Amino acid sequence: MGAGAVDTGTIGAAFVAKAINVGGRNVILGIWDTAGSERYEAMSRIYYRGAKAAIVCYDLTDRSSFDRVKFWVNELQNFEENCRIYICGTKSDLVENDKSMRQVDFHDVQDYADEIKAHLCETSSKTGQSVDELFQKVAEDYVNYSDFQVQSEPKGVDLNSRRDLTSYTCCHH
Ligand SMILES: Nc1nc2c(ncn2[C@@H]2O[C@H](COP(=O)(O)OP(=O)(O)OP(=O)(O)O)[C@@H](O)[C@H]2O)c(=O)[nH]1
Repeated sequence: MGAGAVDTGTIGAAFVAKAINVGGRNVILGIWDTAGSERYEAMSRIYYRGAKAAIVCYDLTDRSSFDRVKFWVNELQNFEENCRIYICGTKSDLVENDKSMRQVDFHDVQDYADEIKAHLCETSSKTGQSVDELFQKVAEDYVNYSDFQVQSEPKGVDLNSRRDLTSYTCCHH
């Protein structure tokens, strides 16, 4: 955000594509950063529909933000059963510098993450701590566990193949 800009929070969503190497294979993650506010709940649903993974973030220095995590996790469990969930505590730089700033206990969240079978991490956008590791994990899980495998995609039609040509011209008059 530029100097003097007014922070209105995310409205709608922002998109970025990120290439990640998993065992020599290039995986392109399409990442939608959706608004955290429940005000935009219906709109956010449009963006995460069909998602294979969701990183649900909360602010380690704000207890109420963790309560909202539960709201979004319920949403995902109800509407996106094939979506893997990652729970992410943000602003880890602040709690590392001053432990009294921490409002959400790591072990409490770990218990919750275990319960819902989610991966948990704590990151900092400011220092970059654990951010790359988290996206790497998302990409690796996608490759290793996803039921959608690129190799199992149906092959395209080979227009030079006689067999294919025959089958695709048989209905012509
Ligand atoms: N110290 C510190 N501040 C951060 C960090 N991440 C975000 N902030 C600050 O927190 C405020 C909110 O950051 P945003 O990235 O807009 O938060 P958000 O969760 O994306 O907000 P919504 O999209 O509206 O839900 C800004 O003032 C950021 O500078 C972090 O890792 N460390």
